[in-house]
Amino acid sequence: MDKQRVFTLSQVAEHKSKQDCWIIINGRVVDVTKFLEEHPGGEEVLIESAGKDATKEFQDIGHSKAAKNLLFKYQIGYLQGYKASDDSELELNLVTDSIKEPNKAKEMKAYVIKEDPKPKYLTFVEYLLPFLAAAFYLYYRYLTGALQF
Ligand code: HEM
Repeated sequence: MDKQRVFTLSQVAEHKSKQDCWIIINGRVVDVTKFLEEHPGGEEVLIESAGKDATKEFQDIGHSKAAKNLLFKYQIGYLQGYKASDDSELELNLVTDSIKEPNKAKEMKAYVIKEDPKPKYLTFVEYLLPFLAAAFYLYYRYLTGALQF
């Protein structure tokens, strides 16, 4: 199904049974009907939240990144008035960005690959520092008389 569909709160509220269970997490409408039996936290908690916004409950449990990823698997749309910035609160950004803007994610990857992997200060450490060390050593030897030009 098209994940970009927009639902109103009352539309979501109609899907509140075990056979048809939608919940809202961070402005995302998620159809968890097929996930009820799989949910490690049990189906009861999901059914209790059916047709409602369960963002707070979802957040309070401290669901893992894997659980957050599952949201997108079961997402069927957005709640009317949803703002993409809302995701930052639930730290969904990392997982959502590639889904919301797949092209941008690709660009980012390409950008990272093209980037010079060596930080600038490495050039200094790698080349200039050994040179300076050698110069100081020779100068020291010269001062102590061990080296004569
Ligand atoms: C679509 C929404 C949800 C998904 C995809 C989901 C997914 C998961 C997953 C994968 C776990 C295993 C632990 C982890 O990876 O974090 C889990 C555990 C759990 N979830 Fe959910 N969950 C959802 C919604 C909820 C809601 C709304 C509640 C509460 C009202 C809830 C309560 C719990 C509890 C109590 C556990 C067990 C935590 C534990 O054993 O420490 N979940 N959930």
